[in-house]
Amino acid sequence: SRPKRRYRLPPGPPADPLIAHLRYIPTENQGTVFHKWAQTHGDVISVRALGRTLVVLDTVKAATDLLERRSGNYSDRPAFPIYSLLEFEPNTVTMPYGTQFRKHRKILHSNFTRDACSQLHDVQLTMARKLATSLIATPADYSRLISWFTTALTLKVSYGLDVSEDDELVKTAEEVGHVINNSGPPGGTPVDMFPFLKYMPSWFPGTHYANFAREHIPIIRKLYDLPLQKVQEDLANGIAGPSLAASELNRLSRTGPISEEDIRDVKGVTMVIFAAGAETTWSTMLIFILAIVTHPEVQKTAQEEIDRVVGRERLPDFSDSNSLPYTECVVQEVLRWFPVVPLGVPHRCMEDDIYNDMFIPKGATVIANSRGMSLDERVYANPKDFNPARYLPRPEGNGEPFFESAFGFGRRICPGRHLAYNSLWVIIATLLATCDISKALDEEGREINVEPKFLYGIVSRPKNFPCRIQSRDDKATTLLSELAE
Ligand code: HEM
Repeated sequence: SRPKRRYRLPPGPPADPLIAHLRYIPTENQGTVFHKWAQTHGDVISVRALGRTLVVLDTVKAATDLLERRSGNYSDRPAFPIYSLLEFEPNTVTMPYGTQFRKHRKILHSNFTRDACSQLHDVQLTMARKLATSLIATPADYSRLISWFTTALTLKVSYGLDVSEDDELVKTAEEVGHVINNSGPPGGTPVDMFPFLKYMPSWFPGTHYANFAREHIPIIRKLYDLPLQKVQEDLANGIAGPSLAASELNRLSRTGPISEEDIRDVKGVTMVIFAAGAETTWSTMLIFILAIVTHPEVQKTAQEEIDRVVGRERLPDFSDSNSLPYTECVVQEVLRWFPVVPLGVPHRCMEDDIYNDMFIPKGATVIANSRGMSLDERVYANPKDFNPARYLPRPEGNGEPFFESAFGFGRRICPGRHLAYNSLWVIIATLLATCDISKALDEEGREINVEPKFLYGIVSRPKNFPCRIQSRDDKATTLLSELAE
């Protein structure tokens, strides 16, 4: 007999007879709501609407059991109607499991192993120091300046381009970022990603979103085509700098003429490095600033560590990364305190499956609830607190595990995680060594309190908040200006 008859779907909140869970599914902060449901119903829950099943995995164990141990069955993706409308293809993130997916992953994997990423240390270090200098000069622009770092880094890595803050390509890239993520129309939110989650999905043909998508196809196209054309020209003229695009094109040309399809895939991979890598890293950095503004004692502890280990005669670099355990914990706690991809990217179950006597049907959308995992009280004491020391061994800390779930699971795990981690580490260590980050002051010199608020999307981020960024002291200013010379 079919397993369906003998086993039930994972438990979930009570459903309406006709519309199942449609009206209970939240449009904001879904990760936290799903986590609450999981606390009542179990680590694996399901909700149904419009004939679709959504399975939410709320613990690292459940996600590892299914998305890793059974990765052959859980590495597909559901359809992403908004991205199809935007003609945002080929796109590694949303691509179904299969031959083209493996081709993309292979390119990404070989370019972003831990070893390969160490080749990029110097670029990241130089950019982090430039960022610190710019932040001290114009702190009110902190969000835009950090965004420049992440955009410029991805353009450098993909195409070998050195772009200034007002480069046309940076603007194009940032506009694409807005289109594919949270701004403007109600696209890019998890609600649209799981179109069955709402009565009138905003992608519904004929509505606002279809028009919006059509208008923005050209800008997406531009970011696919323009920078790669430049790399091809530079290669032809023998002046191309090192980059993923250049090395792929070189590799492909060794075996004969390069096919249209190969070009499309190189465009897809380089574009996705920006699309998946820039906003995620930017948002995580904003979380860092927010955490420090609201937890001055963490800045103090980290600065003491850096002063003790690195001293004040030079700035930290990657050779210090193993000697700064508290600073590492700060980076790790930023990733956990507010996971910027709170629901991960949905996976899709390819064949009917049974897990712990629960039935998971073919075609179900399967979500690793990163937000839920970050709040798991069985793993993290007082999970809402920002407390980097939690990871330190006892008795100094709680010996809690690093939060690796921020980067997803199985064959779909984030291929940019080492690159992202290095960016976060070097920016955080550099800012802690050179800046004092604190609450902004009002006209009367009183500190402006910050209540963390968030914009929820596939990639979530803090809403703008005021803050103050100053040079730590003359020593820091001197060290930064010496490097700039
Ligand atoms: C702090 C920064 C970042 C976070 C939190 C993050 C998080 C994630 C998550 C949760 C996923 C989904 C994994 C899954 O499906 O289980 C993902 C996928 C992906 N990430 Fe990242 N990421 C970050 C930075 C980057 C960077 C810098 C790159 C650039 C190389 C990148 C490239 C990708 C790609 C291409 C995928 C799709 C993989 C696939 O579908 O097979 N990410 N990331």
